[in-house]
Amino acid sequence: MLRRFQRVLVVAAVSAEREAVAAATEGTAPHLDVLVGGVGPAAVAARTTTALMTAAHEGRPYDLVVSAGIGGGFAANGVHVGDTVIADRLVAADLGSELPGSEDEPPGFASVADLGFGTSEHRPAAALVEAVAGATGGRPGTVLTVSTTTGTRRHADLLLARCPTAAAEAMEGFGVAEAATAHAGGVDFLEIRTVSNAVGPRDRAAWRIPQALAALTAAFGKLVP
Ligand SMILES: O=C(O)c1cccc(C(=O)CC[C@H]2O[C@@H](n3cnc4c(=O)[nH]cnc43)[C@H](O)[C@@H]2O)c1
Repeated sequence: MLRRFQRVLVVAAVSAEREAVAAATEGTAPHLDVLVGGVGPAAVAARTTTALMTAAHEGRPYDLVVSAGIGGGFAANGVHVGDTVIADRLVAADLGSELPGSEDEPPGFASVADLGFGTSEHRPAAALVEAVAGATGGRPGTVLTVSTTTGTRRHADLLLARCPTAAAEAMEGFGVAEAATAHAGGVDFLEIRTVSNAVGPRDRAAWRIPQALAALTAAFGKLVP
């Protein structure tokens, strides 16, 4: 399915995720490179920008960038461990300003877009999302990018109040999309997340990382010949 792109850059946060993608693509998809971009939107935006610019300078530009890895799923919206989510919106969920609540009300939130300082979400090409969801069996949905992994029920509820359609949470997608859209008039981008844990009270022992990494390999196996 990704063959229609000349060169594809997949950006994972950590090497275990890179290896999970490479297990499906190495040897079968020579037009696809997998980069370890680091954890969090800033690290990944910097490394994605460097990779895009280097490739362009070498005359071998990328025409699709994919943020890929594991993530947390919002069970309240029916997303569970082992599921695959293809982002149809990539939202910077904690980039903005908290607003004071009251005794009865939780704090509010103004995004950078609300504040007039730029954008707080990116939308990949709808036809591409649909095609990738169809090929992988993943569900399209909103993926939040956060700088701090959610660790309490209260914060999960705050995020859902801020973004009721949230399907998954991770730490890089928005950074990758910022780099892709800023590069040379814009490069197509996607985010693919396989769910390792529920978003909510932190319970690292309950993270099913091998299952999520296997789902990542399976998803890319369906995208490359
Ligand atoms: O410990 C390991 O073996 C291991 C293997 C692969 C990945 C990891 C990570 O910890 C990856 C961090 C990465 O995961 C994303 N992530 C996963 N769950 C969540 C979440 O609930 N909320 C936010 N982000 C999550 C995130 O994108 C991190 O970059 C460890």
